[in-house]
Amino acid sequence: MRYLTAGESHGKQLTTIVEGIPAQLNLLKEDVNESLIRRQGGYGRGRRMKIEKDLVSMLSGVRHGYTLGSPITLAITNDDFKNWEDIMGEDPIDEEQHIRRQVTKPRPGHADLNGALKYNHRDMRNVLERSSARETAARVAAGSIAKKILKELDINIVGYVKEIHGIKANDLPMSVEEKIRKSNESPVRVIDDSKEEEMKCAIDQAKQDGDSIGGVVEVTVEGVPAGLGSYVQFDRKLDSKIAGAVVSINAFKGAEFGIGFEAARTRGSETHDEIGYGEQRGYYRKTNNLGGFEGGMTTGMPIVVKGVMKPIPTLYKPLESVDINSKEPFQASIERSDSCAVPAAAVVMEHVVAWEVASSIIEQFPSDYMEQLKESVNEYRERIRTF
Ligand SMILES: Cc1cc2nc3c(=O)[nH]c(=O)nc-3n(C[C@H](O)[C@H](O)[C@H](O)COP(=O)(O)O)c2cc1C
Ligand SMILES: C=C(O[C@@H]1CC(C(=O)O)=C[C@@H](OP(=O)(O)O)[C@H]1O)C(=O)O
Repeated sequence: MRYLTAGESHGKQLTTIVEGIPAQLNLLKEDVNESLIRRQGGYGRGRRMKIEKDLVSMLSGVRHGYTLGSPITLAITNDDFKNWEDIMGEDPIDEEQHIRRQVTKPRPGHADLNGALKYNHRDMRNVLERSSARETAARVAAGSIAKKILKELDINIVGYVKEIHGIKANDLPMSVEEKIRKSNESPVRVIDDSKEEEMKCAIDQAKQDGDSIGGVVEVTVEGVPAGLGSYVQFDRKLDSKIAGAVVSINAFKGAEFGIGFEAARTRGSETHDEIGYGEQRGYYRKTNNLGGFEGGMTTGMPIVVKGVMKPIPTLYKPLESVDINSKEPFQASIERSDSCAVPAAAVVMEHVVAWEVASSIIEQFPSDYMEQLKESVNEYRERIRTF
């Protein structure tokens, strides 16, 4: 499975081309839209989300509600484009106008300066348009198809907020279904509602101060069989692919599995998950400290992965930077930005992890059409249960 996204933040549309999805997967635009709507929500977002109404058009690869096995093209219109037509149009504009509108003041923490240096853009709009997290809508669209495949295989996935600016949610024992319901009901996508108000207040305070805050997102995947991914080659380790996908989300700076960095402080006897066997269940682990991975392969326990998101770079409270034309320092004031996008990013992380898990399944099992995939996964599950 692979996909490519295209589109600028204030351009006409976002496009995703997805390839390698089995034929005969039931896929409706409502499935994709449900994910897109979830991503748009979440406390702490700025005015842009009031302008956009993310809805997908399926332009290829789906007929009468089922995938064909051919590339699927998904398009999402940027409703804001109508306000940017003269700035984002493809036709040349006069030089004087062009120079007047150039973005020459890079924001610390965003891609502006590095992108300008690399691609030789004197106008940093050429960088910020594509480096914007608007692109995550296209990734969520692709991930929503991966989630459909997982669902058919009885694999459930959910992303929720664990921490916002140091306010930590408690670990609550809940089924994935409950976590989905709880996080969907919460404006900050937290499953521990005792922390909701405190988190909202922290976001309000940051906004009031013209500042921004980050946090931690957790994704849990239940129902994965043991043995997805592989130890035989470094680039086939599924935990590393997931970590890469998490850190590829805009503003994400790290990923950890299970107890993660805490493993630096625990002994082996407190860290490794003891093995048990039951006739119905097959092999299982008595704990899940390693978050569902050993040797780059799933253990059959839930995958539990966290991602850390830094605070949003665009600030009302300006940071010091340098204008690339005058080389003079400046302190920019801005028009709009999110003050905290951790709740929205929980949905993004859920979808990029879903993509990696579904891809590894498609790679490992015959998957030209859904029935074939289901049969071979179930056969494998039965083999390892009685192994
Ligand atoms: C859902 C989401 C919304 C975001 N919204 C903003 C925003 O409004 N303003 C901003 O400056 N950065 C925002 N970001 C973060 C930037 O896109 C990101 O910091 C930038 O692309 C630089 O990449 P890096 O932080 O990964 O190094 C958002 C990120 C996500 C995931
Ligand atoms: C558009 C989205 O997020 C955007 C991500 C983003 C950034 O710099 O990453 C900046 C903001 O865009 P604008 O400058 O137009 O207000 C966010 O709204 C979205 O999530 O759909």
